[in-house]
Amino acid sequence: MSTHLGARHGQIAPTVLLPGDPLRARWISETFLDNATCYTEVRGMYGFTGTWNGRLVSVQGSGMGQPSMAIYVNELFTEYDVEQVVRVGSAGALTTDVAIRDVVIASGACTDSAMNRHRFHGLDYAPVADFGLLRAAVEAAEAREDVTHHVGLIYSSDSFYNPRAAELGKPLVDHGVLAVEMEASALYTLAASYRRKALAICTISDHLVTGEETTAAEREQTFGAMVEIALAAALR
Ligand SMILES: O=P(O)(O)O[C@H]1O[C@H](CO)[C@@H](O)[C@H]1O
Ligand SMILES: O=c1cc[nH]c(=O)[nH]1
Repeated sequence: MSTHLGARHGQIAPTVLLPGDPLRARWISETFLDNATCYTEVRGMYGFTGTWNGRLVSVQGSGMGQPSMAIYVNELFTEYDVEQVVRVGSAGALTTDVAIRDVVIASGACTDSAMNRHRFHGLDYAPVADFGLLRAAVEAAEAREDVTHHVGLIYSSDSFYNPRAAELGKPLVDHGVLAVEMEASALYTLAASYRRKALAICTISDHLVTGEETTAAEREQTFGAMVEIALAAALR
C-alpha cells in the first residue's frame, strides 16, 4: 500500500488511464475492461485493474487539480512501477476552432501553476507529451469517423473559477492554445522527471466561448471515444 493508494505491489498495471473523476474511472472499468477488480477505495478515489483486448490496464481517479493528480502519479511511478499514464479528462474549449464533445490530444501544456515555477526556480519549462503516445493517439483518432479531434496545446490552470479567465486566457488563445483543464502540465513534468511516458487526451465538456456545456452524468459516462483512443494508443 502507498500513502494514498490501497493497492498491493503488482495490483496496478504498467499502463494507467487517469481520469480526474473517480466515477469516470469506475465507468471506464465497467464499460471497457474485462475482469476488472477495484484495488483502491481510499478517499473514494477508485482504481481498477482489468484487461483490454487481453492486455493488462488500470484506471485510476486523480481528483481535480495538479496537486491532487501529482500525489497519485508520484505514487504510481515510485511505488507501483507504472510505465505510462494517459489522462482521459474533460476540458473547456477556449476557441471556436474547437466544438463541444471534440477530442483534444495535448501535444503540450501551458500552466499558471506554481508547481513548475518552484521545480524550475522560476524558469519556464515546456511540458510536452511522450511523442510515441502522442503519435499513436493521433493515428487512433484519425482512424475514427465518429469524433473530431485536434492536436495542440492546452492550458492547465489551478483555477476552475477565475473572474479574470477571459483576460488571462486571451494571450494563450492568440498563441494557439485550444482548451483549459487542470492536470496535464504537472503530469507531463512528472513523467519527464521519472523518465516515464504520459499523454493527456480531453473531451470538450464546456465551451467557454459559446456557453455550451455537458451534464455531470455526461462527463462521467459518455466520453467513450476518448477512452478508446487512449487504450488503442497505450496498448498498441
Ligand atoms: O474531468 P476531469 O478529468 O476531472 O478534468 C477536468 O474537470 C475538472 C474540473 O471540473 C478538472 O479536474 C479538469 O481538469
Ligand atoms: O471549463 C472547464 C471544463 C472542464 N475542465 C476545466 O478545467 N475547465
